[in-house]
Amino acid sequence: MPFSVKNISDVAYDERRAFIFRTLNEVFKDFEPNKVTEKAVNEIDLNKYAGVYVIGFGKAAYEMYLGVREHVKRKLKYAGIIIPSDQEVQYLPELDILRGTHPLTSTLSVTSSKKLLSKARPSANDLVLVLISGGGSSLFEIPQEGITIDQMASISRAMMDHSANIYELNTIRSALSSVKGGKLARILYPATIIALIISDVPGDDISIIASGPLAENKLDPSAVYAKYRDIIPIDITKYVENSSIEDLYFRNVMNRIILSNRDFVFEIYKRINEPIVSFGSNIQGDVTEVSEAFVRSIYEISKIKGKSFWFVAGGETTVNVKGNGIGGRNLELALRFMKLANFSDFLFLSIGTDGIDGVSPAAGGIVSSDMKLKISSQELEETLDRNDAFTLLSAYHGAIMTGRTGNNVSDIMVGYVSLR
Ligand SMILES: O=C(O)[C@H](O)CO
Repeated sequence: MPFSVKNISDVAYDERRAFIFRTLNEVFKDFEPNKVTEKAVNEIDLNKYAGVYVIGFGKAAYEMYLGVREHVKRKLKYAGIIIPSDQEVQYLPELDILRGTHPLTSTLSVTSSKKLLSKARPSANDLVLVLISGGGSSLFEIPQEGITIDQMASISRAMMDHSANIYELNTIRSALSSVKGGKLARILYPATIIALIISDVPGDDISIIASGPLAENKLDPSAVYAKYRDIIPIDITKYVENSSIEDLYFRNVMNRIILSNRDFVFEIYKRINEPIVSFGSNIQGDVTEVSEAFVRSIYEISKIKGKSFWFVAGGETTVNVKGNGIGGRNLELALRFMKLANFSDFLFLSIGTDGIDGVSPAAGGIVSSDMKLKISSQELEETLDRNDAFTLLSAYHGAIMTGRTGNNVSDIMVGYVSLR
């Protein structure tokens, strides 16, 4: 499932746009999850273990499994992954391909998680390879006793719609879960556990990626709860108490991040062989504030540089959804950037590396100065009020359609600006 833009002739209608899509293609190719996972697993000496279990969950779990398949073959006792219900993959005889739902968890995710754990029963001499990628929070879930999966889903929905960031959201998810925030380590104890992780979280915190199945959350759930009390309809105190895990269970656990947003940002930075500025991988915050910050900083930098330049960034924004249009944070960021940008010549692209942006069928959006001339400010404002960026951008060569990419390191933004 490699990265490819299905409507490339629609969105890449001039040389600068074509160049940026060519660059993205190359970077996605270099960082295909099967390649990075294969490299990491080849460093693990399996002779030390009686047998190997592979379990995985997340949007990149299938591709990650392809990377370990050859290396673990001769020692494999069980392999099972949980992936999104609509992800198309090929049948592999030895692999249990289980399904879950994303971004909201459901009984399907619970049934699959129980099945996965009923098969993964390692002994002390075994190795469990855990393939973790974003999406894992909702795909792999068994709530603590007393909480229903529907309650978990509706709390997540409410927090997302109130612009909770991923640290806040996953702190609450961990507290309510019986498999997150390190609790999986207790379940798999005393086997050796090596987690290979593709991070889609700004700051790459292993207790936040997929809600940290093998790492204890260090944030204070009570503080997050206090902030969102009005929209969390249950008292989480007793679940927080059940969430603390003894150090003993982490003794044989190694969490290793093998790919993250910063790899993508750095690689794009290196490949654009023209003046370029990197804003790093830590872009976070409400999409309105982030678009303002981008435009303001770019304006300041261009005053210093005095010439055209590219810029690249990564991270994850949030949208305070009020309308019921078709949109996503990347499409909306692109549109808001276009609204504010008064540069004589600009291009701006923002995509989710998993290929899915919010409730839209697009991966994200691309906007440019020529496009801005064709769209009235009234149309733009009304679209933003409805959170309907996909509808507008798809009418103006601005919706990037890739389908699922099989990768997931959160969002990437790339742009070009000239003041002259
Ligand atoms: O699954 C999740 O929690 C998010 O994708 C962050 O990893």
